[in-house]
Amino acid sequence: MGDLLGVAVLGAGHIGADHIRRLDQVVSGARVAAVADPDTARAKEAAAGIEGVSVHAEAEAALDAAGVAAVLIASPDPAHEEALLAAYARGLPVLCEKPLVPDSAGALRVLEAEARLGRRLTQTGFMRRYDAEYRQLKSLLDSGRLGRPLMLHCTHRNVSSPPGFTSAMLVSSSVSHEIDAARWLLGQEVTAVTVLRPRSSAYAPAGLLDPQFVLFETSAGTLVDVEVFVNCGFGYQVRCEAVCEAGSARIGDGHTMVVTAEGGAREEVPQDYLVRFADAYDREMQAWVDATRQGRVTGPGAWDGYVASAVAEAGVRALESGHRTTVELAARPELYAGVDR
Ligand SMILES: NC(=O)c1ccc[n+]([C@@H]2O[C@H](COP(=O)([O-])OP(=O)(O)OC[C@H]3O[C@@H](n4cnc5c(N)ncnc54)[C@H](O)[C@@H]3O)[C@@H](O)[C@H]2O)c1
Ligand SMILES: O[C@H]1[C@H](O)[C@@H](O)[C@H](O)[C@@H](O)[C@H]1O
Repeated sequence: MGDLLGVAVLGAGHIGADHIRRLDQVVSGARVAAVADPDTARAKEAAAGIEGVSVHAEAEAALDAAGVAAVLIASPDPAHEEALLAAYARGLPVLCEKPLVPDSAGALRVLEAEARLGRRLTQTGFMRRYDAEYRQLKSLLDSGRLGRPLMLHCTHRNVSSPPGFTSAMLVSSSVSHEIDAARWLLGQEVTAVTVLRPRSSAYAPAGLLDPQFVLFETSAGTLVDVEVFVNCGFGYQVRCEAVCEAGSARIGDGHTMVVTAEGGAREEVPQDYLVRFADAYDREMQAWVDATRQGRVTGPGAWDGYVASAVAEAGVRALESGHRTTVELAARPELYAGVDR
């Protein structure tokens, strides 16, 4: 047990419990050393049967627990900043679920705290970078075989939104994935955002602006459109089509099963991100554990988390104002020069 990376998991909710199972049963080189959740019954349930784990109501108690050498943050978005700063104060490496911090001022405080430490400690949980289909698309775009990308058409649908999900969160939480994926796939920054509001679905909770149509402009003049619809009712669908000068490429239909029965064929649609992106979460976590054990940080970092929050914030302003909104980014600290692709 001594050789394994001892991880404190903060938040044992929907994804936290799945990550605890993943660390315990799927990933090699790590163990769950502590779990914190103010709902201690939930924490105990998620930690049940794991040898040597301690359970806490307070995040900081878990960070200080015996055997903890790294932190996985899976608490609600607004709790991330405090948890990240507490991890940095202890010099602990972190895998933080997206969004790093939902507001850009908070994300910048985190970025500056890490820059003051003078070493990178954070991997941000943009797991699409570890998805086989996304990686295939990136390799194709990087190869130049299709010429320059002109447009990305993206679809992001959830069966239903969790309680408390707001109109702003369609952009700040859900579309944060497309923001990071577009930056990563294209190697370009997002410079402006426009959000259009089709009429809302009668099946969305009252007052929720759902669906939304988000349009990003990039530094090289590529357009990225995203249909985000978090109460579509029928399935979890994430698709991306890159339209380039010499061809197009589409991903997002590779995780389906076609069932033929009773004289017809039926294509099954995953109902949840835990199913659609299961492989990506596994690879993301294994990459984090491997890098952390070697004293390194790889994958999307705090800078990527900050940029996604700044772009999303411009998106929320665009949603509220109805106007095209430009993205303002802070200067990139030296610590993050050329490290995030
Ligand atoms: N990468 C992805 O695809 C993905 C998927 C789902 C969720 N997420 C992110 O993961 C995070 C958790 O989402 P979820 O759906 O599991 O939420 P959830 O509401 O199901 O679970 C959150 C848990 O955190 C606990 N909690 C509240 N405050 C806490 C604190 N200060 N410290 C520790 N625990 C605390 C809650 O009691 C709850 O059990 C969010 O940031 C969300 O955006 C990412
Ligand atoms: O927190 C979740 C998660 O990030 C999912 O990947 C996304 O599809 C949902 O819209 C979001 O609410």
